[in-house]
Amino acid sequence: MPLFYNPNSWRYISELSKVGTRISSSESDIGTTGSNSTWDVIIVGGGTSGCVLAARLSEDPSIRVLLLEAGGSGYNLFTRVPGAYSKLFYDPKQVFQLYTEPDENTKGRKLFWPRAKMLGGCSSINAEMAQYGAPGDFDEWARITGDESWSWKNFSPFWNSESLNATCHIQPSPALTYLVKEVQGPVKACENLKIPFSPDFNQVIGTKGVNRNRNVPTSLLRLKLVTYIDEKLERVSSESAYLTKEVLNRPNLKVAVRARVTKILFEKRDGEILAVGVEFANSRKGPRFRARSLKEVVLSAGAIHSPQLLLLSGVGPSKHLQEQNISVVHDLPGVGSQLIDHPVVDFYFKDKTDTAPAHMIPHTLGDHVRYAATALRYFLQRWGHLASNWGEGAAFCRSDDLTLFPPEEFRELKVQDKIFTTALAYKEHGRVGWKPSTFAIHVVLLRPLSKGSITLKSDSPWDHPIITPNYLQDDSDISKLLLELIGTMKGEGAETLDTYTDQKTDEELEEIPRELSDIIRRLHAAWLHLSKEGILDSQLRVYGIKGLRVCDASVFPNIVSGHTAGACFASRRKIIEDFKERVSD
Ligand SMILES: Cc1cc2nc3c(=O)[nH]c(=O)nc-3n(C[C@H](O)[C@H](O)[C@H](O)COP(=O)(O)OP(=O)(O)OC[C@H]3O[C@@H](n4cnc5c(N)ncnc54)[C@H](O)[C@@H]3O)c2cc1C
Repeated sequence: MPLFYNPNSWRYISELSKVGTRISSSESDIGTTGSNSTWDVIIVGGGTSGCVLAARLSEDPSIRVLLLEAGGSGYNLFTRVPGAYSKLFYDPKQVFQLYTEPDENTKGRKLFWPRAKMLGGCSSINAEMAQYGAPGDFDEWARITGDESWSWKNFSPFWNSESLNATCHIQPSPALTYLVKEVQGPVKACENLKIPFSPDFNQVIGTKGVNRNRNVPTSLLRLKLVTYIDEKLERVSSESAYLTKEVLNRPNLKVAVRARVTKILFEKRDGEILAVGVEFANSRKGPRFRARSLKEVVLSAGAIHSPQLLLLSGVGPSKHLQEQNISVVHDLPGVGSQLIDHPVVDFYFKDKTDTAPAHMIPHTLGDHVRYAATALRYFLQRWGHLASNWGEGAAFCRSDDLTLFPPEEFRELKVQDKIFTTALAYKEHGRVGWKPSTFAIHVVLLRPLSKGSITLKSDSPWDHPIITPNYLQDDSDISKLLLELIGTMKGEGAETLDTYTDQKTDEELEEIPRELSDIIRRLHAAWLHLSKEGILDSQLRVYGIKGLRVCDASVFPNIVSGHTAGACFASRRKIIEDFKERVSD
């Protein structure tokens, strides 16, 4: 069986009339729907979080679950082969082509924000780095929500029992074994060091004390990077892990593909607003369908599309909704605010050893031939650069670490964690590469203070929303990034990098944060705050509306200090018990 073919995809439903009732353009309320259009729970978005929820909720045969996904199966050559994912980013059929608004901190540039449009969501196209975030992140979630169940102590068992499975034919990571006490979950993760070239941070920056801080659990993964790649050296996505044959055979679960939800439907009963279903379609001009939910509608459409859908459905700041001619169902001012992303600064270096795999972004005929040979090697031996996720060297540090940043040299210290990853140098999500061979170091600000927003461009669900990230709006974000860059590239121990790199001058370094060359995304846009400005309670239910939850990366009360897919897997698992209890009431 070719690895890019999903043997279960025939179980997905693409004829939307099988899961919803077709409506005419004039119908305005949900009316009655047939039994094939009525579900206990409707999940909007079959991405990283949506697949976990669908699989776990449908374990209870009394709960009828419908999962509606805007794209198709996430299985193809470029998603399954670990090192091929960047080839997909510019395909509008499989990836939403989103751009940010230009602003002065990005020198007026619009930045490309790819978001997957397929089952598995961004877990089908991301860089496969498996990370947790710091314990302090979750203690802060508990503080913000006032709910102790989100604290690291109470929350971490969901990781241990659900998310990561260290089974792997490559050597299992001692760090992972330490963290994952019970190995049961379907999401496999392996150590994966295939590119001998990746500079080793433990040899280089590690000598300065990076990764020594035990309060950053991600640093326990310091010896080698752990990736969502399985023992067959194929990507692990939430579709491959959760939508298995056994799960898809359940009579109480239906997964519909190319079903884009355009609106949440509401009814008023006894003075309460209830979410009672959704409207969806396959294309802008295609027929519209409705499905009714008896218990809950769950938004898992991701950090951009969940807030967009709430706004389109009339839930959000009333002034903004009225400007877009949308009837206000519930005035909830926080929707679309509090967008946070990790800003990244890339350094590009000439590779003096000429060992970087430059042919992977081919420029010449010779490069294409070498690329073909690399592909052959992957398929025949499961080895070589295509078996790698490209970001193989990673390190975490804190800018309040006095060993790294002596106070006499660095006066304005704030507590912030940072990650450095290295790879082949590329720009614009892999669209641009260099000749001769190069490599890159990416410096990521893990606890940015700048906040942006998601707003509507129009009342059409087919238009992209307006994304305003406000990168580096908070001055301290710039100074923290600068501190990190200078500390990394100029500090003691960095001379080892010299064997690979052309060193930068101080002046060159100081210009870099303002040149923000690329931005990676693990966003959240809403927040789970219990105060009046918040949107969700600590069980992720939308305030003021019955039967509506949001479960995806948009609900994080603050961004985690590391890549975000792991927190999505674990928090969806955490919420499921409360969910099952209420739904089967
Ligand atoms: C380029 C890139 C690299 C990344 N690298 C890493 C990494 O190495 N490690 C890591 O842990 N994290 C990484 N991340 C982040 C991580 O993958 C995401 O934070 C996480 O997967 C988000 O999960 P989610 O459930 O919130 O949304 P998603 O996984 O994006 O799922 C949303 C789903 O909803 C669907 N959808 C949207 N709108 C609708 C609608 N109206 N109707 C029906 N369906 C809809 C989408 O098609 C999609 O399937 C990366 C992200 C990107 C983009």
